[in-house]
Amino acid sequence: MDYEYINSLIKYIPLAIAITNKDGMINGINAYILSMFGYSESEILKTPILNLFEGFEEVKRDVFSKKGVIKREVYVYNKKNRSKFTISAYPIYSKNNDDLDIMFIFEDIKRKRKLSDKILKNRAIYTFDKIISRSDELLSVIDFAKKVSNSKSTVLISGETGTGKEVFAQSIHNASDRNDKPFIAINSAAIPENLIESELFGYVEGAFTGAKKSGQAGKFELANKGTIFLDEIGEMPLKLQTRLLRVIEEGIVTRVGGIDQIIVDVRIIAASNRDLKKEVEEGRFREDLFYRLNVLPLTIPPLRKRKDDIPLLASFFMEKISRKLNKNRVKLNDYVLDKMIRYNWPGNVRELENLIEFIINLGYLPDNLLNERDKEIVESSNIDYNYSLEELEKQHIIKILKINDGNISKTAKTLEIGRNTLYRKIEKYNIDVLN
Ligand SMILES: Nc1ncnc2c1ncn2[C@@H]1O[C@H](COP(=O)(O)OP(=O)(O)OP(=O)(O)O)[C@@H](O)[C@H]1O
Repeated sequence: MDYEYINSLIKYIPLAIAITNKDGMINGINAYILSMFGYSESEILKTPILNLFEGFEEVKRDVFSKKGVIKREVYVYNKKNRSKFTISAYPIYSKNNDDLDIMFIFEDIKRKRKLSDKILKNRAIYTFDKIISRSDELLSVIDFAKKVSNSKSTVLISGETGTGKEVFAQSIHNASDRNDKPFIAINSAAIPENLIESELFGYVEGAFTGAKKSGQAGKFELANKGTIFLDEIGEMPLKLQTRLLRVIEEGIVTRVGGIDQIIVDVRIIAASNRDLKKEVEEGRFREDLFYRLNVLPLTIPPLRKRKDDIPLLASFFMEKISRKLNKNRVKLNDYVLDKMIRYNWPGNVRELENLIEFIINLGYLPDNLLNERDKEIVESSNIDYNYSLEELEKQHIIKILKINDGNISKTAKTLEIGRNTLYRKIEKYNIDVLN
């Protein structure tokens, strides 16, 4: 293969591409893949693709037998961690011999999902009965939200990332008498600063270079008679906060570059994962806007403060995701649940949902929840032993010894037997304590 030629071909294609020979050695890459995974050219070129993801042989076999493109979901090791990607593998045949090269295209599943989330965002699909919780605190938040659903007053939802702020916003809209009207979401953090204004308020013909000829309606106009969800409101630039305040107070929008005043009837739900009061104190958020928004405040507690919800949500997602992926459910033993309950969940429910998907795919917990040794324990404890009682006892002693780093006193205590009894059993079962 003429890799120089191939590399010049793929160089500017805006997709992450790697080309390997039939042994899985990477001979071709483009700039996109380097920036996606954070590697330099010398770190990746002429190295086995196995360093990026596992299962090359299987992919090769399938590409060979299908003689066409195949797709897989794999975990790719990038410079810092690993995350999930879709790979498409294409066979490349050379003219003079049968040697087969394979072209891999990597797509970031999270990014793809984010984009599709965005499309979905203009439809409210959640309702209160789909919010899973048994925590008193969250149940009373749900109660409060239900009570205020039908009001036109502004709701401000606070809560860390992934706690379900959007889920609440959609549920409120669906429980209101506006539910047959639009639910329009806009995320200030996801839009470049110079576009937020025209996204929110629209623009008229010729308002700026690149503007559409006919002008365009903004989200407020689109949400007329319905609900607008202002996500990550804390990220909104100060200048726009002033404009937003006026629109909220007057119920009138003027498109960028225009003079016509357009009357809108919109219910506003705002959300923030920052402490907006603190933002006000530090001069990053307008105080008057804060009070305008904070009429009906609703705070969602983080997952680590409602630990009872962890097993409940875990089994809910296990059911939902295994069905979606058409894979078997994985039984979460007490050990795993205990780890989950102790974990602090910085990404909250979203992180738990992703974790369950990880477990369904790989059958064990990821590294941020476990160390290597724990991993072995979980893997072996997931196996359904068909052993005698004695064998079970032996396995159990090995497991507890491992957890306690081979410490006899601690192990005996956990097992609720005397140290001498433990020594006897170790000898009987021929257990290597140092292992
Ligand atoms: N109580 C819950 N029951 C069921 N699913 C939930 C619950 N809370 C959150 N989720 C799920 O968690 C994910 C994250 O929720 P959502 O997008 O509403 O969080 P968010 O607080 O708006 O996050 P961000 O601040 O990052 O935008 C979604 O997939 C949602 O379905």
